[in-house]
Amino acid sequence: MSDVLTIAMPKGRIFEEAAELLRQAGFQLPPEFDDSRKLIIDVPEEKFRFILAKPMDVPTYVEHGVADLGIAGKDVMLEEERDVYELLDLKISACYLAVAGLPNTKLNDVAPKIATKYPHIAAAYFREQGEQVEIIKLNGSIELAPMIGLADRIVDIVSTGRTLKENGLVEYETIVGITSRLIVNPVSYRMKDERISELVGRLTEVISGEEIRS
Ligand SMILES: Nc1ncnc2c1ncn2[C@@H]1O[C@H](COP(=O)(O)OP(=O)(O)OP(=O)(O)O)[C@@H](O)[C@H]1O
Ligand SMILES: O=P(O)(O)OC[C@H]1O[C@H](OP(=O)(O)OP(=O)(O)O)[C@H](O)[C@@H]1O
Repeated sequence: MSDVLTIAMPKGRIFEEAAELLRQAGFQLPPEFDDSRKLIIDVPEEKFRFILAKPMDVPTYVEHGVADLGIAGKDVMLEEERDVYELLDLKISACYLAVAGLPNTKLNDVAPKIATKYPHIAAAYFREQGEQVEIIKLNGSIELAPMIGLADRIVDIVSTGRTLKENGLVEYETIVGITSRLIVNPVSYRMKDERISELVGRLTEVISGEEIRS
């Protein structure tokens, strides 16, 4: 078996913080890593192969074993429920999932509409609350839904709270806090345990150092 570790990196917001964390852990990543349209980047000096995926797809690559490891938001892990292990809370890209809507509005008694990019998380949340809802799946600009009457509430990510505020929406409930996680394919974890443990050890040092400083 090759001793190269293939890591699925999420394109987009998490990427920069994840790359910074790897560098702080002492891994040498070339400049092209940060500014390239390539979807596969080999770093032979570190025996790493990076694949650049949509954040929601990272657990899929890891579950199928085409990536040994991946970096994914806890939101993605909860929504996708893939057969992978979560190794480490990287404590980056912090945000949370919340229920929001127009201010001073009560939920319909009969199947209120909930717009979200996270249909499984939203369905599970309202089931636990004992509320029957109709889920409407959207792919972005979720805040639009209550503003134009598509939905009574949204389930979406909040970070600074700016998007809710600027669109006149309020938060009703917090569902769960989110950070990014290091995930691993169960077979890779057994077969490449030495290299993976070394990576986890080095990342843990950086993460716990950050915690002590902050
Ligand atoms: N303000 C935020 N909004 C959305 N995701 C955030 C935010 N802050 C941190 N995150 C994390 O970043 C991940 C999403 O990253 P990003 O927005 O790049 O991807 P995306 O939602 O798939 O975007 P797109 O579909 O527009 O490419 C989430 O899974 C979450 O863990
Ligand atoms: O609390 P804030 O800091 O305002 O961040 C939250 C917003 O950011 C995300 O949207 P994104 O920018 O990914 O755009 P999208 O609507 O296309 O998903 C998320 O879906 C919220 O709309």
